[in-house]
Amino acid sequence: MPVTQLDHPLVQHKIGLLRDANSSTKKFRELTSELARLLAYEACRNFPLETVTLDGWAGPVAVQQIAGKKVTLVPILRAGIGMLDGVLDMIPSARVSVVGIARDEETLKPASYFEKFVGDLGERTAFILDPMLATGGSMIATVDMLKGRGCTQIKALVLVAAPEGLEATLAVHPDLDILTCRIDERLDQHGYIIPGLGDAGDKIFGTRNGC
Ligand SMILES: O=P(O)(O)OC[C@H]1O[C@H](OP(=O)(O)OP(=O)(O)O)[C@H](O)[C@@H]1O
Ligand SMILES: O=c1cc[nH]c(=O)[nH]1
Ligand SMILES: [Mg+2]
Repeated sequence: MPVTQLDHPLVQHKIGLLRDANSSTKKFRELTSELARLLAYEACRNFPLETVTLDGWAGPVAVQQIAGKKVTLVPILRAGIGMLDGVLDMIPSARVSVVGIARDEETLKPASYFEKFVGDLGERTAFILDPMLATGGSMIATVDMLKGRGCTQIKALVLVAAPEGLEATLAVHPDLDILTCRIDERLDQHGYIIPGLGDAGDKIFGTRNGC
């Protein structure tokens, strides 16, 4: 299964702090952003390098640079926006496409309400950003949209994933590379991840039940 859980102690420490129900909105946003940076670091691990020569302080110096790897970031509104700045800190040249998907809290099915794709998606690697992968419906819908527009290299960067959602997502998109800070235990009867983070969109946007 192409799922990578980031076992680094810093990541596990920070995801633990994120579970504190008494965390302020400010703290939740800061931790989300820090974890997004660490996910971006791991997501670039297999990018090819090339050697180029620069003018160094002591004359020409051969250095390693990432070889022509172009990235499109795709935050899923709303909660994915909380990860955008952190990933852009690491990959400032990335393009940004946006999809808006809200999960129907009764049926748990994803409903798409916005999409803005930019550039030639076929020539870039897409990093989908969303803190939560629960049933997998929102992730599957986003990958469907990207593939429908010619994107062939796609990675999902999530903070917490449920085993049920990972299985469902990979059943439809076995080629998707999923990086998660943590694979949690299960979904509850309302489709929320246990132990999870609660409603990530509400925490990042300072709302209650979306309002
Ligand atoms: O895997 P799934 O079962 O599809 O659930 C995960 C989705 O649910 C949350 O978004 P939500 O629909 O609550 O929207 P919001 O970000 O606007 O709060 C979350 O940010 C994911 O996008
Ligand atoms: O646990 C969950 C599931 C879906 N959306 C969230 O924000 N949290
Ligand atoms: Mg929400």
